Amino acid sequence: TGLSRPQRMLKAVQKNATKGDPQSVIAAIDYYCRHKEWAMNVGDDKGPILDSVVSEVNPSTALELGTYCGYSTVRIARLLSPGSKLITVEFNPAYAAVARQIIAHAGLQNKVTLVEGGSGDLIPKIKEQFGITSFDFVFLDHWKDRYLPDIKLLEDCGLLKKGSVLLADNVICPGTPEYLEYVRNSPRYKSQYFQSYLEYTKAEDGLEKSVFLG
Ligand SMILES: Nc1ncnc2c1ncn2[C@@H]1O[C@H](/C=C/CNC(=O)c2cc([N+](=O)[O-])cc(O)c2O)[C@@H](O)[C@H]1O
Ligand SMILES: [Mg+2]
Repeated sequence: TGLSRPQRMLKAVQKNATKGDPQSVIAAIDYYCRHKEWAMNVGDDKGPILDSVVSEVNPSTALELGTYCGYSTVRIARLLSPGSKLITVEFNPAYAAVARQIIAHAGLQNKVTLVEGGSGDLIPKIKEQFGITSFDFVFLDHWKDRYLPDIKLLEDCGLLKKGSVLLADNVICPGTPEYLEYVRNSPRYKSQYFQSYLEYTKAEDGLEKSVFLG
């Protein structure tokens, strides 16, 4: 059919999920990726851990690095209080196009700003472009070798404040060794590992929650 995997995922959402119902969008993607085609969404094993951290932080400002198809964007945005904002960054235009439609199907487009571009280019511009002084919550799920440089960039740009929470996907599989070493050994972070499973599989993976101490 010439459709890409993200486009096939989008069709599954449009066919099986109720417009304006984020939970049905999440369920439709999880069903598709578990039974039809695997895809690198944070998924329904790690997803509840993401939900619990977002609910605990209840962020006014949130940042996601690596939108992909928007699955975790929907998971995060559905939990945000009125007036809160999620900025999500994606440099692949084809993925961004699918994500916009999935976010819209969930009815969450007013809570989400999807920025097309590289995190390294965007982060230094966030203050001036969005008037955001710091992020309460950051979800890292992009290329794994970008986690460490990007949080150092967030620190250098003054976008983290005492209590800011970082949550990183895939710290075991595919793995982010340099990032883990840094957040677990830096005096500037209090880090905690949440063991789970790689999406839609029985392999181990987990999320690392790191609180910035200022
Ligand atoms: N610097 C940057 N700025 C903006 N967007 C960027 C970016 N770097 C990557 N991206 C985007 O973020 C996504 C990459 C995710 C890598 N995840 C993965 O490679 C991954 C792999 C497995 N796996 O192999 O099992 C499981 C997982 O949960 C995974 O997240 C893609 O949509 C890519 O376009
Ligand atoms: Mg991931």
